[in-house]
Amino acid sequence: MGPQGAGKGTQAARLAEHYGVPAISTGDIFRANIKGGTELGKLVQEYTAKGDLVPDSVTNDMVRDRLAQDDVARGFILDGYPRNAAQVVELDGILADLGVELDAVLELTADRDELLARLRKRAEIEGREDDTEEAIARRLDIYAEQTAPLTSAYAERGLLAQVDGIGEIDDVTARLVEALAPLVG
Ligand SMILES: Nc1ncnc2c1ncn2[C@@H]1O[C@H](COP(=O)(O)OP(=O)(O)O)[C@@H](O)[C@H]1O
Repeated sequence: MGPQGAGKGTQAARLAEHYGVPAISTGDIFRANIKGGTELGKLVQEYTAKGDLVPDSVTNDMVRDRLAQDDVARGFILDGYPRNAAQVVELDGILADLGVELDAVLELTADRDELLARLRKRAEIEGREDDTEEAIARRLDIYAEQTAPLTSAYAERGLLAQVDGIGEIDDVTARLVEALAPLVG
């Protein structure tokens, strides 16, 4: 977990390589579907472009389907899910049905000025449709209102590790691996 620009996608990919498990990014799956012009892509485009959350029914079904695939048998990293309280409940249900438990929840932290600077840079480089000033502000607000509060529930379950997302990419990865060590065994 972590606000937009904290480095979740970058670090999820690196952790996936480190542990030899897939990184599953809901945002990447939506973007691939939008690019490919699929039915799912057409359905979600109006939400993602504005920085709004895609309706839970759509997102939850997609995650359930993805976690039913064979490559998650040795573990997986979720990036961008869960993002609200209802998705936390849904994820618990999906995992219970699969007979697996969450090992850890990582929260990447960064202050708002740093996030905005990174997102503006990303907008120039990647030209993501949802990296307009309005959509960025909207996503940061939704994160603060709906997603950030979820971390305390995971902290109460003893699953949360908070990691400073500021610094060199390699240094942040090393911090994450260190924070995960006692949790993933
Ligand atoms: N768990 C989710 N629930 C609802 N919508 C989601 C979820 N994950 C991603 N999305 C949609 O995809 C968009 C892009 O997500 P993501 O790639 O994680 O980018 P960012 O972290 O910069 O917002 C979000 O703004 C939202 O519309």
